[in-house]
Amino acid sequence: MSLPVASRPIADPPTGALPPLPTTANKQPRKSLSQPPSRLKTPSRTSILPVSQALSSAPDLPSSKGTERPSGIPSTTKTVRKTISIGSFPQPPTPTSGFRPGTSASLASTTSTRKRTSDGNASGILTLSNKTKKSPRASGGSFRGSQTPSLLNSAGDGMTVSARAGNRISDAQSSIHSLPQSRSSSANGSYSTTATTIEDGDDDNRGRTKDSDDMISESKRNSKGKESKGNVIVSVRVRPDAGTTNNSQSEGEWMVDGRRSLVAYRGKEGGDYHYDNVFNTYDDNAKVYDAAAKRLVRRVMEGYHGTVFAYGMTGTGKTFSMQGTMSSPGVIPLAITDIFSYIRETPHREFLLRVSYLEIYNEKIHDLLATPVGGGIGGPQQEEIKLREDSKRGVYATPLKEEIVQSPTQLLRVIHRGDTARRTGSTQYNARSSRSHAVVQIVVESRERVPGSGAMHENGKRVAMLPGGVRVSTLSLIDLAGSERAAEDKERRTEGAHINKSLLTLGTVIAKLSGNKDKNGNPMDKDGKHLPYRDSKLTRLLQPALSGGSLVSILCTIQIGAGLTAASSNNTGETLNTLKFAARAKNNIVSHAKKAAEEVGTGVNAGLLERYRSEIQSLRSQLEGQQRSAAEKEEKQMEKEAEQRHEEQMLEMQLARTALKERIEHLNRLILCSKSTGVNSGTVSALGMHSRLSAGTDIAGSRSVRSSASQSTLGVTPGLKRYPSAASLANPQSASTHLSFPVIHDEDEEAGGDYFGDGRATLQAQVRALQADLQDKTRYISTLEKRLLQARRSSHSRVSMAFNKTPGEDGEFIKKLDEKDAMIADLQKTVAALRSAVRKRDIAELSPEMSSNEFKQNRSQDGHQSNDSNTSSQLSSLGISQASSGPRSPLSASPMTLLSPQKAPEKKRKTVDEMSKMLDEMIQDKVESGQYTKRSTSFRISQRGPPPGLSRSTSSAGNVTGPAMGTLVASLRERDSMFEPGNPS
Ligand SMILES: Nc1ncnc2c1ncn2[C@@H]1O[C@H](COP(=O)(O)OP(=O)(O)OP(=O)(O)O)[C@@H](O)[C@H]1O
Repeated sequence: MSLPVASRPIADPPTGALPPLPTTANKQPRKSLSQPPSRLKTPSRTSILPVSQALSSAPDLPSSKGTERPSGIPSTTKTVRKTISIGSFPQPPTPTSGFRPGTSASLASTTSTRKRTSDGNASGILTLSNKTKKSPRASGGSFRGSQTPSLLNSAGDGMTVSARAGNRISDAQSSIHSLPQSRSSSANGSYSTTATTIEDGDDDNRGRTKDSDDMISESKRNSKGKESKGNVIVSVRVRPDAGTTNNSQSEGEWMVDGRRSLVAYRGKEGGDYHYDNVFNTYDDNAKVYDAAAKRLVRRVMEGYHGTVFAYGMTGTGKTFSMQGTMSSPGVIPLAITDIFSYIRETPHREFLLRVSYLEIYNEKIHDLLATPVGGGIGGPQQEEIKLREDSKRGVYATPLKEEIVQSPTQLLRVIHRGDTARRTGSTQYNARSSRSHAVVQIVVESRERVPGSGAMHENGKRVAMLPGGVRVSTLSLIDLAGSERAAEDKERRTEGAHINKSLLTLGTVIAKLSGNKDKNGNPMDKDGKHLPYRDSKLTRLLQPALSGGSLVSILCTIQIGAGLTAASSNNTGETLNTLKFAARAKNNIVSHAKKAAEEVGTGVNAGLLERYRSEIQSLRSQLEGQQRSAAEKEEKQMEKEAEQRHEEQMLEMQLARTALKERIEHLNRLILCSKSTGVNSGTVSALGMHSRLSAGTDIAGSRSVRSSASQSTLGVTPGLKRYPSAASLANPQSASTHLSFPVIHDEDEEAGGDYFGDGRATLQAQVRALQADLQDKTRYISTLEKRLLQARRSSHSRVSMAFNKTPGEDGEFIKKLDEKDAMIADLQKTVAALRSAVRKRDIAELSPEMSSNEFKQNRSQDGHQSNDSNTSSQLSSLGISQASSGPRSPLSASPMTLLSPQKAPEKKRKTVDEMSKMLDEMIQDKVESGQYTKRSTSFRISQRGPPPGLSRSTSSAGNVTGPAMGTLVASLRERDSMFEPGNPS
């Protein structure tokens, strides 16, 4: 069977929080107190007139002129006539009837109302009968005893209430003042108008008809338990019937007296029915809430369990009363507002609210919060909800979704969600009839806040809290489905059958309630039989409330208008049934509600508050522990890192030290090798030879004295003087330079510290000598460069001259051109000579056994070729640097060569190749491009890497090109000099 999908219109959810409620008992206009929850049923009528209007034209109020008819209710016109005054009804026999605690305003209004009443204009009495003279049958049966103190009236609060029947304010008066009432939930701020009617103390007779003898006996039985009976409020609300007219037969049979909480029926089986509250057709939801539920809600907040449920025939206004409308919020939204007001007003306690929402549809329980919106009946299947019983929790549904809420808006949203999921359907009497019993349960957990431990924020300060016990109470707000006649529609019939059965069971249980219990504490009827709570889910669920564990407020809704002409007789029967049900409930339900005990610990009954609190504490300690361990870890990590860093630094330092040591050793080796080469082998040091050879050139004049000193520092023996180069011998200037050696030597010696005891040069002296030598080479190479530039420039001018020449200059130009050509040719020859020299040296290195004669021969051939011009002679003297069999220059051998003699020939060959190539490229650049590209040359050199022998001079000079070339040329010259005829090697 497919169930109808919820068809109630979904109103917009509230967009903002409800307005703050006053925290004191100041009266505020009701408008400002209750923000209408948006999701509630849209009012289908506006028949409830303003109270002021009601006062002035009370007799016409129920007619609700100009208002819409409720849907599903036949429209008839009916004029309500006010025909009798309050005095026409019997007054309570005792003069000590309850008097509601009231404000001066209410008292003032009492006076005025009474005055109006005496004038016959009072609206408090409304009769639909035209038999106004007839005395109500129930008049003699209305007994009013002394006030019964109860939890749901002010006496229960310990307030002194003076009771005097004559001063009892009518409900009409209440309605007059209901508008400016405050929505405050403060106990002391509760106005007389909102108090229940129980304070009159006529509990025994409330809801009892004059002729119901059994109820009288029950009344006697319950007289001993007046107090507990005061914990049950039974109210009857009469639904307005906008379309009623006075042409109905039943019109004259009903009388509703709101002031005396009386409903009288003059027809068959009629009687007077007194209740705690009787709300007239013009009483609005706020008044109903104030009188029937407000105090109970407050008690729930204090720790009592409370149950409010609406009972009545279909279409009589149960949902309207419980949910209300946008403009007239019902019991549920007003209760929610009060709950949060109470929390605001109770700073010394902390609260936790959780809400669940279920429905009993066709005897099955559905979780309305777990149902996806729009899922309806055909939606995803829910887990079956079962009812369980617990000695502490009583009967409860499980598994049920509970949502923790923190604001009225949030709570209203949750309930709205449940409303949309609830089953409704159209019936004969109600276009949107609730097809299920709906139960909203709000669980309130609270605990005292005492400075001492824990933490809360108050005025921005952290205040300690004592972890006291948690009190858990529940507020059940139940909108029952309406009893109804069998419908034609099969589905409606099935639903109706379930509804009626469960309501019947409820009636039966209530009728059998006796307050008796067996030895196990199970409720029993007066005959000692068990109550049939298990006969329906509804009674099972209501068992804790009905068996006295909860404060109870029952709102029974009726419709007495003759507007429902077609079913008026049916209505009367249903209405009477409802009235009887209400009377039984009032008489039979005995509530011994007590404040829930405060539970300490984290058990099931301790509530979430305690569990959350302890969870928070354990989480906090966990967090602290984690933070501590994290800090420790971090500290350890930092220590480890610092240690690592230290180790790395040490390692780096060690490496650096090793590298430095190696470098020093390496340098020492180089220097010592140079020195030892010069000293120990008795051969001429390369550097010394450089100086000597450079002195042999035509630029030797620029040779410095320091250069000579370098020779001395390198340990050049006096024997060197015995082997001057041919050029130096031929050149007196160079010879004189050589003669200066001893002088410098002496100077160095005199300076002290330049020589070791064994006569070897110190490191400093050697470095100085090397630097000086380097400078010499730099100078030499720059001279060469200048010459090349000059040659280039003249070549340029020759070309330009060729373009600009006049016919007469031809001969001269051609001559110059020839000269330049010759120069270029010379340079090219030089290059060729250098190449062949290098090649020869290579051969010599490869064939150590080759005789010096062969070399000499080769040398003489080369020398012959290179003597063609000045330039060539210069270059030949410096370019042939062959040291095949003689001592090798350290510059032409890398340190590695020195360390590994086996690899030396190969490396040397490579070096020479590179040198020749470099030189070739250099000259080629200068000649062909016509520009001296110092940078590009240097780049080329650096790209290819300097020959090992040149590296030191290159880096130490700071100028790559000059020293590199200088060194190169010097090296070549040095080697060349070795093949001079006078050279002993
Ligand atoms: N006191 C009232 N004032 C104005 N309109 C009312 C009042 N009571 C009921 N109505 C209107 O009567 C119609 C039926 O009311 P409601 O749905 O509350 O009845 P019900 O008892 O919940 O019915 P059911 O048992 O079928 O769900 C709605 O349109 C509602 O607005």
